[in-house]
Amino acid sequence: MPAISFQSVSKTFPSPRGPFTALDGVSFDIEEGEFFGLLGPNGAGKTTLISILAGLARATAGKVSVRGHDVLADYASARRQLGVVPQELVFDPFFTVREALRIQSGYFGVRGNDAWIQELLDSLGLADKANSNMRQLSGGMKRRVLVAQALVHKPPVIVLDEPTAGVDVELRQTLWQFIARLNRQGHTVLLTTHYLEEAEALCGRIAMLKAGRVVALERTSDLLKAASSNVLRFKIDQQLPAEFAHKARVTGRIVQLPAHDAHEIENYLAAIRQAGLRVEDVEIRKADLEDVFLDVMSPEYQDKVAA
Ligand SMILES: Nc1ncnc2c1ncn2[C@@H]1O[C@H](COP(=O)(O)OP(=O)(O)OP(=O)(O)O)[C@@H](O)[C@H]1O
Repeated sequence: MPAISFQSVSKTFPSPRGPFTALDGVSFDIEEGEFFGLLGPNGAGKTTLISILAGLARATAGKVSVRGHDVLADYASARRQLGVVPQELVFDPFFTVREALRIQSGYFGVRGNDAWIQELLDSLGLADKANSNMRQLSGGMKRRVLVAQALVHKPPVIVLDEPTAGVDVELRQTLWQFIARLNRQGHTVLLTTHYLEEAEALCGRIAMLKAGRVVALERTSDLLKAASSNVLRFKIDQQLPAEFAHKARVTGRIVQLPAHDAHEIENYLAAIRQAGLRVEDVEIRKADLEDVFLDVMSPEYQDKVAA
């Protein structure tokens, strides 16, 4: 039985210009014990899909289940299987961190949970904030509490919606070490993030959403293998030759061009020389998940797949 199953999930929102389709027939399963990444640009539908999974929104069509429990028909059982870390910082300002975790335990009907609460506080670097009021915490600390709250009932399936947005390097490392440990112990993890190097490092399998549809669904290693294998990177002060400007990923002065082989790299360099352009800091590196993501999201990609 899959940990999470999405079957033909669609979601339409009413809008002044007529119905807007946020999810359009999304189907895939996440197996027990997987570390799964859900990626996509802003507005692709990731949070909508997670809200439906968590029972916070209702799909217009389709079926979602968590370890065999339908999220609508069998809501309470499905919800108990899940620990959801929301994207937005929502918290109750009147309680201390420890109180908030005890209340959350009570909500899930878990009694005598103090040992696990202490382990959560220790593992997430919150031990010295246990008696602080939630109001007094910085944004990053509040995020740690949200993670702890999601995990109080030791849910077999952990859902993290952009847990590292605006979070410092130290917390990211603490958080990932802890989540990776839970995953090794058998917890299933579903992660959405815009930090593609995190997804590449952590996720065994990845689904990419674009405008409410799944446009890629593969093992992370296969996604990387299928990508153009190299990237030529250099700095330049002038305009790129038009024949390959559209292929380039440009960040300020830094230009990155996808290249399948040495021949393609030679062609780029020859064209640059011919145009009389001066480049600096030339290097060749292996394609990473960000390159794959940009390729999959490009308008040409669907034509390539269709061809
Ligand atoms: N309650 C709503 N009413 C109308 N439109 C909505 C509503 N919630 C989401 N949408 C629209 O649905 C689309 C998908 O939004 P969603 O928040 O799921 O995207 P996302 O992939 O999570 O994006 P981000 O990376 O920015 O978090 C967006 O175009 C959004 O504007």
